[in-house]
Amino acid sequence: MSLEGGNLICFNPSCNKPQNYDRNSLTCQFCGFTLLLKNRYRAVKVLGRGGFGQTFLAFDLAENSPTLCVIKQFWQVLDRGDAIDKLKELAKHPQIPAVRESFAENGYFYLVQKYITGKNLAILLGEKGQFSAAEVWQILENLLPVLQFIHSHQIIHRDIKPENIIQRKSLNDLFLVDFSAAKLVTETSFVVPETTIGSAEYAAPEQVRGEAVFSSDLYSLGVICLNLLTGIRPFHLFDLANNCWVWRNYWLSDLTSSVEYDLAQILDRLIEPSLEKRFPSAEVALTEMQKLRGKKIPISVPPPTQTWETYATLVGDGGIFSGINAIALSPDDKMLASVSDDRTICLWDISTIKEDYTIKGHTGKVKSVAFHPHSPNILASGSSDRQIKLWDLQKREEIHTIVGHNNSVNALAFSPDGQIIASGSADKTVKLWHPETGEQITTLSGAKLGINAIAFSPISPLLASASSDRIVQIWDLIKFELICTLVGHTGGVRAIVFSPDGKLLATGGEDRTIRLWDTTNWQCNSILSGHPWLVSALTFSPDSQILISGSWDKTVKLWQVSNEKEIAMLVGHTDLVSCVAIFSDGSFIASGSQDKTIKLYKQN
Ligand SMILES: Nc1ncnc2c1ncn2[C@@H]1O[C@H](COP(=O)(O)OP(=O)(O)OP(=O)(O)O)[C@@H](O)[C@H]1O
Repeated sequence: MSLEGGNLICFNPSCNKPQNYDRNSLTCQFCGFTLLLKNRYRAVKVLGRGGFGQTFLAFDLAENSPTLCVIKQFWQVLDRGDAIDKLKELAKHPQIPAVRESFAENGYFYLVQKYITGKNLAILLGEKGQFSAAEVWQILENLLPVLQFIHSHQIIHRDIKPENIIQRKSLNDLFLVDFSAAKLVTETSFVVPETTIGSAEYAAPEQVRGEAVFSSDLYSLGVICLNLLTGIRPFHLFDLANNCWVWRNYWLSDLTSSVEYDLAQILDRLIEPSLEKRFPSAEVALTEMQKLRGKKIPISVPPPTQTWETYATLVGDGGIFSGINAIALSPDDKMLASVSDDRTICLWDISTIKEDYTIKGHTGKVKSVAFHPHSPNILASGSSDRQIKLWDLQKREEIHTIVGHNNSVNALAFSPDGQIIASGSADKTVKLWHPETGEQITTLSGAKLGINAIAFSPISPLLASASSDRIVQIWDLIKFELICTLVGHTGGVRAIVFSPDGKLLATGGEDRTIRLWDTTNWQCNSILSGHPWLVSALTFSPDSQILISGSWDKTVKLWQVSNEKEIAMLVGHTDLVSCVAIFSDGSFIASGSQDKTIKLYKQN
């Protein structure tokens, strides 16, 4: 969906003609109510309307490239900061959408959440028809732990229905949305008034009486499963006259397969109208499922928010006279090299956290630096003097100078085997060289503007280059030809890195976003937004689970790759962050800044 393609929706719940065709208008053509919230949100679709208010699909224009989000508008202005804090706490779970912000405007209360791209279970049922027993078992395995998590936070969801469960990529990747009807058990209401009790078809008998308990959510989940297995609405699966479920009459199964037999047993205990006979908790239901199948059910837990603190700030004895442009760690983590506009390369001894020595030789700003992956004594540097220099750090002398670029050498990288050195330049080309001889292997041309960053794949003969023309190019290093062009960034691309397992490529840039690309099909899997300013640097943790980003907003952020959630922010720099690096055991993160310092952070 694009902002250009659709109409704008009026935020006034009483507006009779909410569709607006003038996409530049700030107010509704019919009722005059605002079409722009907080100067950044434009609604493009109504996703739902319930007892508490409306839910909109919206674009957030504050990001340079508008990103989709979900905005819930509550009829009344809520003064429940503690409820929002609780929602934020829940949203740390990988299967619950992140809460971006909440605010009051024009007499309504708004909650902005991350938009989960996928299809809800009601849509999936309509599209594909009845689910198999194995698929429903998978859904239970995936969702019961989420219920266990929210219940452990003393919250009852109270509106578990197919529309509120979104499948992202597979039935192993489900999200639970819409906590508007949720209730904190110790209090009378959570977000909306107590009278809101969720959807009658899926609600447990005690919930209908206004006495919801934790296992009321289990009941609703069980009823969803009946609906998915039979394709029939829950009302028709219950015999009111005899007060019992008759779902088995509609299930086209003779219980021959063991999974069907086991599933039926579990479902019967989930949808039990009597509280005494129903599973008392998600944990008990999961234990029973594990017993029946004889296998442990993996449970996803929220990534713990990490706290990193500044361990050391590296400031040169003789002083670094300009901001840091790039840093590199030696393969043994013993040395850190930094380069700056003052034309020098500084070598820092990590054991003493002191500047060891400075190398001079470039006649321009030093823009890029890389260690040989297997020889800690060989370093390459690239400069605005258009030269690449290779240095022998043991002898502290230059090995040779490589010339060939017509403009600044902005990026340097060694291939994983150390046999090739690649350079990316403001002259719009990437060049490959033999490090030992300095001979040029080839030139990869195609970018329309200067190259800002390059990265070798750790597992395949591929090189990725990022340029100011907003595109990323993937090069085959056997045939030296372009394999594909990744389009999506709406500003110049400044940073690029492959995950150490080679499965992902991360790119970041002037549009303030980070994109994660699947290296098997080169599709953009996710967009991470959170930096309010240009993303200048990226690196992955050694286990590929965490992405580290540096930004002109002066911060470094850590992102959990599996659920795209920000898990830490490292602060302290007083000017823009230009580069980041992580030690090979993941113990320290380093960042270089235009504030002329390098910071080392250690996890608490
Ligand atoms: N974060 C989200 N990402 C993607 N889709 C969402 C998200 N939140 C809600 N939705 C979709 O929008 C639909 C409507 O949202 P929601 O259920 O919150 O509003 P409603 O229908 O107005 O409320 P209620 O169901 O409580 O009456 C949901 O059923 C779900 O499919």
